[in-house]
Amino acid sequence: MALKTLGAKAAAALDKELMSTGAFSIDQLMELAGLSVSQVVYRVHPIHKGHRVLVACGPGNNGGDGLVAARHLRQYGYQPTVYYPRRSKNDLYQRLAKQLEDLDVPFVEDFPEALKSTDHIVDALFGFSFSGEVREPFPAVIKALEETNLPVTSVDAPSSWNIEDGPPKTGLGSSFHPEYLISLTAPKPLVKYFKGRHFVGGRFVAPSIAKKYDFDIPEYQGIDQIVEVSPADEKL
Ligand SMILES: NC(=O)C1=CN([C@@H]2O[C@H](COP(=O)(O)OP(=O)(O)OC[C@H]3O[C@@H](n4cnc5c(N)ncnc54)[C@H](O)[C@@H]3O)[C@@H](O)[C@H]2O)[C@@H](O)CC1
Ligand SMILES: [K+]
Repeated sequence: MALKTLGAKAAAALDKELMSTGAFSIDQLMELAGLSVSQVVYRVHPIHKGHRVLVACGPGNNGGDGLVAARHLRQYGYQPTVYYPRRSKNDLYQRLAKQLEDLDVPFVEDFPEALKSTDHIVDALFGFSFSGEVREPFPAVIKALEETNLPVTSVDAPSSWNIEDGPPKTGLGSSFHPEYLISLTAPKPLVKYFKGRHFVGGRFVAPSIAKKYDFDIPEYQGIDQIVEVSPADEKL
């Protein structure tokens, strides 16, 4: 079975529909997205492999997923650290940051420095609304992600990759290849360039919505919010 993918425009339209006729709120969607991200980290990097997780959060909803994931990881017993240099003034993000502060989750300003004392990285910088060249202050972060030997879990997209065309052919981001990827709701076209372990999260979508947007709902097991996609499914 080939996995169907959703392009950037279709993914944005789906998000809009989920929050209008679908009757979901952004808070709910972000909670579900962040919960699935935390489950991937728990699956690929159980605590005995090292409890320190550095969560890199961008300015949009991808970053919000990272904030939620950090909170869940803290509750699972990990020791998350959050890099969130462009804080949104939006009330939802402010509340997510406050919830982390109340759990004594530290926020750090120097990403390359923070890399020296972590065991795993969550890349929640940019998702399906990323476009163009990486702007400040993020080039140094992408460079550090390219150079690190630590395992990285990317949320919805490896940050700096084009949603349709995958990694940049040359320059910044061209050698960023995270070990793990969680696609939210449905994989984006870039997954055909991804070589690591791939998960899908989004156990809330009604079959009618999946049919309308022409993607498959994977078979979730038990109480899992995530499904690992087998390599056979990756041949797009
Ligand atoms: N369908 C789903 O299951 C859901 C998806 N969500 C997440 O929302 C993401 C999309 O969120 P958004 O539309 O807010 O956008 P993103 O978070 O993908 O990125 C937008 C932000 O990044 C900045 N940006 C874009 N290109 C840049 C560049 N070249 N250099 C520097 N900054 C740049 C923009 O200014 C904006 O602040 C998804 O990928 C997913 O992670 C969830 O939060 C909600 C539910
Ligand atoms: K990302």
